[in-house]
Amino acid sequence: MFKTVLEYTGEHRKTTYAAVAAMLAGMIMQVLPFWFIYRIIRPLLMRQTVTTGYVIFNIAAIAICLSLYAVLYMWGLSLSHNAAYNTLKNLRISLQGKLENLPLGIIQEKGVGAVKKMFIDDVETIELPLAHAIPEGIANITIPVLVFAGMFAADWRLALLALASLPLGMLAMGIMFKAGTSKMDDYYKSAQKMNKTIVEYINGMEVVKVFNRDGESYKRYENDIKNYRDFTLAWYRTCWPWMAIYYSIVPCVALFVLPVGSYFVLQGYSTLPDLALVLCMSFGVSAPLLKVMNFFPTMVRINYTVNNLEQMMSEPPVQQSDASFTGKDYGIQFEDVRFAYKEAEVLHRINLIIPEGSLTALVGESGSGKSTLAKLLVHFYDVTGGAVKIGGQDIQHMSLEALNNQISYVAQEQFLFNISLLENIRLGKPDATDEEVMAAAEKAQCGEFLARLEKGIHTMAGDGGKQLSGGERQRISLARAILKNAPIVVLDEATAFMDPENEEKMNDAIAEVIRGKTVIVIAHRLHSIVNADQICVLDAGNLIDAGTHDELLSTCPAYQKLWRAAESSAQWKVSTEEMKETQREVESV
Ligand SMILES: Nc1ncnc2c1ncn2[C@@H]1O[C@H](COP(=O)(O)OP(=O)(O)OP(=O)(O)O)[C@@H](O)[C@H]1O
Repeated sequence: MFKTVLEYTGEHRKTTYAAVAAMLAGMIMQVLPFWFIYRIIRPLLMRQTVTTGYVIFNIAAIAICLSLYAVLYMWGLSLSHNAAYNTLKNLRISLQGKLENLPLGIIQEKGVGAVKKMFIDDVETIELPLAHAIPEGIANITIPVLVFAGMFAADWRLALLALASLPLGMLAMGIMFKAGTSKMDDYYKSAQKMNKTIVEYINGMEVVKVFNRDGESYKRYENDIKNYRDFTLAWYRTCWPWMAIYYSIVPCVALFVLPVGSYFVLQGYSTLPDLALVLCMSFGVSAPLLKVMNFFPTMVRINYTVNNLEQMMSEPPVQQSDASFTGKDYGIQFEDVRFAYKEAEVLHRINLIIPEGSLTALVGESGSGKSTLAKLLVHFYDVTGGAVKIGGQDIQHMSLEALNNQISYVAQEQFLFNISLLENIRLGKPDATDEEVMAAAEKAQCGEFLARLEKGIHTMAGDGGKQLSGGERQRISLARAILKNAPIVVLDEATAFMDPENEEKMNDAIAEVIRGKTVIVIAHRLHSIVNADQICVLDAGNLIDAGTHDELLSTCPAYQKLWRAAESSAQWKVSTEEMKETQREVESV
């Protein structure tokens, strides 16, 4: 575990080593005073003359050692914390890089709460070994080892007595370690579950408020919190008795030295000054040994966390290469594409050619696989079989960055960062000038609602874009796509949140985004795609038909069914409007 943690330090490893050196020097200064105490006691025991000057000299030496200890310890801590927090920074950055390249499914499976826990809490756990356990632990172990070696040189019998309490303490610690590890898994899983539930509960607050808090989600919330309490206490309870035993035994290095050592002196096996020396040194090593012991209870947790982080770091990323985009054009080919989120396949052998500059619509019942097909094109996931190509180049044979540069993807629910709307749009082209951003916003029909906002385009979007309505968020994301001006555009239900009036504006914005591009549109409202160059009908993960609107209307029963449903919903919309109109008339009378 320590090796792995040290690997995380990267360029800051030297600082960690410097911290270890400072702590070691500090520890020597912490133990040395006991040597000077011995120097005062020894002549007294030998009934030799002790001058005041001699005593003052030794007391001064003790004071200097303790002062040096304070300085070196502080210096060591400052170095170790410097290395630790720089390592945490590196770790969080590399986790973020890792996350960006992982298939989306892995993140969704873990849940936002668990991923947040990993980024914040788990990474923070590494601080303890780096800032304390490694530098202080090494110093707190090395010095007692050296002191015990000195004791052996003075009198091996007394040295063995000083060591005698350690195996008992170690045994207690070993048992605690084993027992703690067995409960750790439950504790950790319950912590992850609680995190996940809390995040979900907060995200779903609107539903919680509308329905009542006695509902299923609140019960789950309450349960998970209680479970966390129970598992944590169970883990602690397993550790506490053993912790108490070793905490009481280990510092008592003099436990056997004083009674048995006195007997040895009386029997003439050892001398009184040697007993005094070993006793002084025993008291000297108690503090470092106790400090080292303090780290052990947390080692189980750190070990678990490091394994967890390592597991995340070793998750296979989506397959990509360093190559740039070399496709011959911006046509798209799905070749025998199969895909499963988990075990069950949701797309079966899809073969589809989308010519450059054409508009292709994907239609089908809900759950038929339209969005999944689009997500495979933007490489959120690796295909399970077959290949997705652009201009003949497999998207797995180019970098994610190269692919991203070719595609603007406007999803159903667009996330906006809590930065200004201007900056949110600028994400589409980071080097765009303010004027370019504003022109894109205008083309995306954002002008009217931006004018209503006090700070206009400089308004903050709010957490996740919550400041704006669904339709406004979509227009901001369309502005982003207009600014990006990528040759391929994927629109997933881009008008999902639109009322008829806004839909018209949105269609103008869409027309702006797709002009001259290779376009894939996923639409439930079939009326908006009747002029598409090709309409692909998906059914339960199969591409069952493709053609123009007229062709499909005369030959494809599945499309006819979808069209009939679209027509009746349009009529329903008209009659709702008529009803509202009638109501207005009645009210005015
Ligand atoms: N993250 C996921 N994990 C597991 N299964 C998923 C996931 N996302 C979608 N599915 C499943 O994959 C199938 C295809 O879903 P997809 O979202 O592609 O359908 P869709 O045609 O776009 O539906 P809609 O029109 O309702 O958006 C569905 O059975 C769905 O339950």
